[in-house]
Amino acid sequence: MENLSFPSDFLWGVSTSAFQIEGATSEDGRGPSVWDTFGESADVACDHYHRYREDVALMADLGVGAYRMSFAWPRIQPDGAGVPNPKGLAFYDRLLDAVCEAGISPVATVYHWDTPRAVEDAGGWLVRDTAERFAEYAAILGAHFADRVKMWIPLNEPMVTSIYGYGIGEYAPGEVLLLGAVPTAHHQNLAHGLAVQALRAAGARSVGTANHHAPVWPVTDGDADRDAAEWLDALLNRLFADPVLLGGYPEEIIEHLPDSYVADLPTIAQPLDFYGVNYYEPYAAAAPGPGNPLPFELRAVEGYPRTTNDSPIVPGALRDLLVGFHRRYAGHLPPVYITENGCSFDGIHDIARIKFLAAHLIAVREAMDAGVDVRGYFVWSLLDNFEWSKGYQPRFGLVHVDYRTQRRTPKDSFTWYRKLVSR
Ligand SMILES: O=C(O)[C@H](O)[C@@H](O)[C@H](O)[C@H](O)CO
Repeated sequence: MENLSFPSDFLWGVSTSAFQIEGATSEDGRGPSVWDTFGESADVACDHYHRYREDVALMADLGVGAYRMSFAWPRIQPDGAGVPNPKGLAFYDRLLDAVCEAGISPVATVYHWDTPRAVEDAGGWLVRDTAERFAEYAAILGAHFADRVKMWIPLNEPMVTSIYGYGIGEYAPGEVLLLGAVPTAHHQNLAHGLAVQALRAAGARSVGTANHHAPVWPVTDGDADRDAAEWLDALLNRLFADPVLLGGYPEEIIEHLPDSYVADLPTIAQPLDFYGVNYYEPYAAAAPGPGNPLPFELRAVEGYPRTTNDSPIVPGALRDLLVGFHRRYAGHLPPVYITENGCSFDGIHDIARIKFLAAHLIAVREAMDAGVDVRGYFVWSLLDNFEWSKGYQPRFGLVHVDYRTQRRTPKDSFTWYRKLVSR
């Protein structure tokens, strides 16, 4: 690492999300979300709602230049519509003021999966109206916080919401629609475009994305497996990047989309100030077996060391992903930020996490040497937190959280990252 250098204006940050750390799920007028009633409870989580000053002090000690957080839609609009909840706005006033006072730039995600229950009951991302309601919500945030937020991200990883939430039911709302989930991708893409317009109208200084991307490898070089991998790549990556960056949908997907969607493409393809990439691991695909309704079969990536969350550790795939984007979206790709990268490992003396982060930063540097304009990197996550359907077992934090006492303990990776960002 010693000889690894990044530009002096490279933006170093950490990321979290509201539902995974805040707790206080029924305090100060917050309404229920789809995740409040799905899987393990996050009613307390890291109790960040009450301990945010302590967490901001940890970030100040870490020396990062930016903090990526998310607003909780049900805290701002308990039913997902109408006038904002003043106590919800007041919490984020307190949080963002503390972050700014610490000399850290807020990077704000408008939506990180905590859809208000009422919006989901009205159809959620399966219906177009949710995109309109989302734009209203984004306008409220822009009007109230554009003076303090440095960079805005309308939606966190729409791919995960579509595939894990509506496609295979592993995440809230738990629908198993397989390819029937494709409309949720379009409505989120539309929500992205409408929110970019609303945020700019409210004076937002910089707007981008935080899309989950991963190379997709065929399990063999055979044509059938390669076709399957192309299909999965279309679903995971191009379904979300192409309309935003190129203004069109991947050919594999178009036959699954009603013609009316085409009219929305100009709204979706809003010019962006940055393109945020969340990277964790590559995927693998094989030709579908008999009876499989999908044009691919998801396979585990074998032959690599793994995290405690059973993710294969493949730093080179991040370099290849970024260089691939640089080629595919040449002339359309704004500056890139790694808005999330991290891993789950146990213990305070987390050497494995230091090695993971160092190897992925080397991959980012290699991509930059290959011409990719990467301007910043955000570790997932500042704190151990609620890892969705896996609950509290996976630990992704630079800071250990004792969920019984809420004691925060910086790990060795915290000390390592502090040294790196101070250079
Ligand atoms: O990328 C995601 O899935 C989300 O943005 C985070 O909320 C996760 O907690 C993190 O990635 C670890 O899996």
